[in-house]
Amino acid sequence: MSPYDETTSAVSSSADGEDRAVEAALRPKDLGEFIGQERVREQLSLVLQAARHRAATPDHVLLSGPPGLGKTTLSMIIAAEMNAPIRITSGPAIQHAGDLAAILSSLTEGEVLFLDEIHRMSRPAEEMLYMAMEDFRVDVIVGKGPGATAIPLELPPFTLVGATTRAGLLPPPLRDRFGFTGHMEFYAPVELERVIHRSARLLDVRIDTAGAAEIAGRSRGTPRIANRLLRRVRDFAQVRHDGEVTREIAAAALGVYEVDERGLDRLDRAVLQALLKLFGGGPVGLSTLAVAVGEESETVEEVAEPFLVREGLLARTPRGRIATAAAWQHLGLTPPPAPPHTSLPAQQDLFGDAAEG
Ligand SMILES: Nc1ncnc2c1ncn2[C@@H]1O[C@H](COP(=O)(O)OP(=O)(O)OP(=O)(O)O)[C@@H](O)[C@H]1O
Repeated sequence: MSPYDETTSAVSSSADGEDRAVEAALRPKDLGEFIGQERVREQLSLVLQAARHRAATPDHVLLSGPPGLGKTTLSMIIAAEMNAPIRITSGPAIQHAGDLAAILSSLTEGEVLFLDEIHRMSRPAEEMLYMAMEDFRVDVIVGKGPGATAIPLELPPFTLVGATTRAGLLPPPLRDRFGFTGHMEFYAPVELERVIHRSARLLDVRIDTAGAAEIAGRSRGTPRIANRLLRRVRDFAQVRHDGEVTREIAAAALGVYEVDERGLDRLDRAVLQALLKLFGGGPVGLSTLAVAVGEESETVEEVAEPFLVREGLLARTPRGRIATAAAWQHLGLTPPPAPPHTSLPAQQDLFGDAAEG
């Protein structure tokens, strides 16, 4: 078992039990309240307005992007804007085509079906979904072997909202059946400040501009993390101070939770430290690096690395992981002098011909 428990990290972008309860209270209810993602918001708004204008059910929508950026929230907004009910399920929950048939056959006209992690659905269910999306029909197979018969079942028009963190993993026939795909981007710090001010208002927390900016800067471009950090800072402000959140209080609180000013947590820093101090900045193989920090390779690869790569602190190369100049700077360490074969004159020699030619 890995000693790193993602759910105890304040910057984990997956939702824990407490998150889910508070998230429900903090979710924007309509497109006007939804902060950022201007392009997706405008495109989606057109799709929904047009459908309302035609009194029709909107096209199926695919939302792609990393966890915690608002895909579930947007699916609920789609239902609210269409004044339609919503059914929520996820790919891993649909292991058999029959599971999907049961859900589809109980949908009402215009209902929104939100299918989270759609890339993790089983193959037979996926194939049933093709027909349901295109023709609003499924074939329910009754019996087994040569005696099996397919009973066609008409479905009412519905809108499928699929969410995926990996749009590239969706088979093209599935991807092509969505009328609109929205790519969710990480949020800019100013947008996260707005998310934090809005959540603080709803949670009845007093926070000043600098306090919100401090939290936003450590939130990894992700509203879910911003909301979670706000709650940890609120605890600290209430227990140790008078409840108001300022820059100093936010910084002190997040120091307690080991979230640094760039949003790195304990594991991120351990990986960087090992890379710099034990391996001189790399290159080093993933498994060696993982052993050095006492973690599973998957934890390092899936939990720490995506953010470190995005921040330009670590690079994955065919020879192994290497630290960038920004990593040395972030940890306040001095890189060792470059070995002779990478020194400038050698590189000039190497590229001399091409440059002249
Ligand atoms: N644009 C936004 N404005 C305000 N709050 C937001 C916004 N996007 C997300 N949030 C908040 O962030 C939290 C996480 O959002 P949500 O659950 O929709 O993310 P998600 O992309 O579906 O994540 P996952 O894929 O992990 O389920 C919610 O509490 C929601 O209120």
